[in-house]
Amino acid sequence: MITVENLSKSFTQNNTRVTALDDVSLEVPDGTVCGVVGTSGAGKSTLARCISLLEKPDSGAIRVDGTDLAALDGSRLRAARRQIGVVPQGDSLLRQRTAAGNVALPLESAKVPAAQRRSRVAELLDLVGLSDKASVYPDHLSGGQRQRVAVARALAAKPSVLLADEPTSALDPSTTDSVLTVLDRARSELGVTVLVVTHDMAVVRRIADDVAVLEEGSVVEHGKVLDLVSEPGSRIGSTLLPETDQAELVRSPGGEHDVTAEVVLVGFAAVGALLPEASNRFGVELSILGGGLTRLGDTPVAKFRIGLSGERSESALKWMIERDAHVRRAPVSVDGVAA
Ligand SMILES: Nc1ncnc2c1ncn2[C@@H]1O[C@H](COP(=O)(O)OP(=O)(O)OP(=O)(O)O)[C@@H](O)[C@H]1O
Repeated sequence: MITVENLSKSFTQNNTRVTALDDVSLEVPDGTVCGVVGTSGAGKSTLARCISLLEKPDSGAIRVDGTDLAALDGSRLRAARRQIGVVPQGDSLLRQRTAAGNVALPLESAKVPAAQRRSRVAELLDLVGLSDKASVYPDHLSGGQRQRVAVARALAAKPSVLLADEPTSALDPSTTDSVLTVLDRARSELGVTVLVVTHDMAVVRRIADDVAVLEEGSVVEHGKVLDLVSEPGSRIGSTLLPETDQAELVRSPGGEHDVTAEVVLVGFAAVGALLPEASNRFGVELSILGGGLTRLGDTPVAKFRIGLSGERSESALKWMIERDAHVRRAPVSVDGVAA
């Protein structure tokens, strides 16, 4: 578990004080993935660097599995550092070492005996799907393969926490997927707690349980991804959902539907069955006017703009709401009054 409490950090640059983090608090539960998103300069990397002890915060506490890292020094600090695996931003492999040689580095520093080292490196390369690239040098690996080696290296000392700073920033979508699969395996197979700094919503959609949004050094939104997409006021929630055309949500006079609404459906049961069942049960005609499907982790999530026609349209919509369909905007009744 990573716990960040009231963390602040500022820098002085050309006699100007820049507040990179301003009273940031955040919790990442054991064995979960938290995505930290935000625009450039929001403080994401500073947060990751503080947690990985590369940067000293001005104030606040960082606890990993309950231990306050800021209060440690000497051998206890070195031991705590081993609990934190880091995948740095950019290309971080040593060019003169093979993939296996790079993964072995932290094990050499920790003076792990050679035989044990070899089997651990083989295990890690297998985890990241690169067993056949053990003796290949970074220049002969693709960008995605290099990042997977960097993840294997970060996991070498069996850390409980993994920090990845923009792990997919220079990669195309298909390569991105292979790196995300590896981060997801670190969580699901090794139980590692993962904090991933990213500007890429695909990363959040694909692997994050939780998401925190940083803006000018402060956390402006934080929560479970599946909860945030259901919250009408959540900006990050709507960014993660498929687009619908808001302009046509309100029923136009003489329009062809009795009720139009925007619905968010979460989970297999809701996405697969709710709309046709509502239509059948209430004898209403239901049309999909816009929107689409996405996946958040393994969970299908849909956002549709729907039009309902028939006497019992309002009842059908109410029935869907009772079954956890999240209606984003109140339907407008025939006389234009919000229902
Ligand atoms: N070592 C430093 N010296 C001076 N200012 C710094 C330093 N590191 C970060 N900053 C400043 O702190 C603020 C936050 O930077 P940070 O790199 O954490 O943001 P970020 O969200 O990671 O941005 P990006 O997505 O562009 O990497 C910025 O204004 C940045 O210029």
